[in-house]
Amino acid sequence: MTSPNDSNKDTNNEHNDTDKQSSDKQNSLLAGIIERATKSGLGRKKLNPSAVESAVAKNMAKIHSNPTKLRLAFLGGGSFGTAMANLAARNGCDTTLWVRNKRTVKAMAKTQTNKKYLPGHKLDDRLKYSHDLAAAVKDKDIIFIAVPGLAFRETLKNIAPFISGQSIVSLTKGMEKDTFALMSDIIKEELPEVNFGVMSGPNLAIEIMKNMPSATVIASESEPLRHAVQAALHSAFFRVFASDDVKGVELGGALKNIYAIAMGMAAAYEVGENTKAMILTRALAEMSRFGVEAGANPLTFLGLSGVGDLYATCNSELSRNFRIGNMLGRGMNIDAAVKKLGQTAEGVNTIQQVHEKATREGIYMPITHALYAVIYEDKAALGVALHLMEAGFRSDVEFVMAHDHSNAALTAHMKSSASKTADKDSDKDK
Ligand SMILES: NC(=O)C1=CN([C@@H]2O[C@H](COP(=O)(O)OP(=O)(O)OC[C@H]3O[C@@H](n4cnc5c(N)ncnc54)[C@H](OP(=O)(O)O)[C@@H]3O)[C@@H](O)[C@H]2O)C=CC1
Ligand SMILES: O=C(CO)COP(=O)(O)O
Repeated sequence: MTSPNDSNKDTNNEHNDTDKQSSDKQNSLLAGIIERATKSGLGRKKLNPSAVESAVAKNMAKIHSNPTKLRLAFLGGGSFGTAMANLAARNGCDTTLWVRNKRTVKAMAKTQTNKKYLPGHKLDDRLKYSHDLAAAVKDKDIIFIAVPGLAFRETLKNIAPFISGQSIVSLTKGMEKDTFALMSDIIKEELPEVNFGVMSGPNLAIEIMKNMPSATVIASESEPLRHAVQAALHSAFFRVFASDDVKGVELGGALKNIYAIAMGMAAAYEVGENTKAMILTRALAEMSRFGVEAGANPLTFLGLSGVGDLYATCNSELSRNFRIGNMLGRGMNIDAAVKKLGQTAEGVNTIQQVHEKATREGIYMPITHALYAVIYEDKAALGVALHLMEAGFRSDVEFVMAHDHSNAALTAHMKSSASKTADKDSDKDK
């Protein structure tokens, strides 16, 4: 017979097992980094992996000043995967960029440029290219994935047989079709044992290639992984901040694409600065509201991956999502706009996913619903926008004053004034 204490013991044991598994995972990453640092002469003596927690603090400083000991793979040879791989190679990390097209790999290795996605930008000559997925991911410390959201699960399935102790970092800012899964959800489903993180921020790839100072956020529950990513990518032109709110950071990157489309459309209508500011801040309100429902910390949306990325993509023609919105605003339909763009614009799928989820779960997302109505239900943009302006009295920042609180009082007040006016009118008629 089991006593309540026994069941507590079981629960504690389960917790202990989970804690142990997660600390084992972290230790294996750290042990790998430390081992190579030691072998290369960076460390004076071989460290004991089990004493890793204190040792890593010392070694991370060395890896910061010499990150060459990190072995990295970047999967996806589009503009962002290439830009990030280039940063890591320039920092001296042993970096391989995996691209699915064999001819593209050959051309990139020969010309050291990504002619299709980043024409005219010379890549670091230490960057290696591969078409062989197994060779690209085996024996790496960290695998960064920068394929479109719709290809993310397939990519994980393809690398699964070659995963041993590597960590995975998603650079993808999308959502899976129909499942509403974020990339971290897919990682947990497909590779439940791996140590993982997500990276997101205002990171227009072309600006990064031009060495325009930029910053991003690495979010992970694993402190060593956060440090390793900071060490790999940090440079004079690129700062990497850290967070442990994986959901919040990831949702910031995915949701802002919706509003970049809205802002691209607004720009086509030549709206004023007040209007742009209104869309941007109400977008932020929607994002954080949706984030909280998904378990994120609303304050994360005030950071680089929230308001930072929202600002960058909503104000720039370099953003592909902004460009899609702009084409829609100029009268093109969505299929024609996507075809003309010829690159990834995650927002096109994200609008559908978020519209459906918010409708199903009763989350108030008026801009997303309005955009959905214009793009997929063929509603006139101007009418939809004017309708948005009639959406009633709401609180500015609902985490400061709740909507229900303000609305309940207002609705009661308005109902009572309306009925008093109606009574007066009917008295007059008598
Ligand atoms: N570009 C940017 O400024 C930023 C982009 N991101 C995010 O990074 C992710 C990737 O975007 P980005 O690099 O811009 O996209 P691009 O459109 O520039 O490139 C997409 C890349 O993914 C490859 N690809 C497509 N499908 C598959 C597949 N099934 N298997 C393997 N590779 C595939 C494409 O190969 P092929 O050429 O053969 O089709 C191409 O190399 C997106 O989620 C985006 O939101 C994040 C921050 C900034
Ligand atoms: O996410 C981005 C910049 O942070 C890139 O935005 P687009 O995908 O709209 O080009």
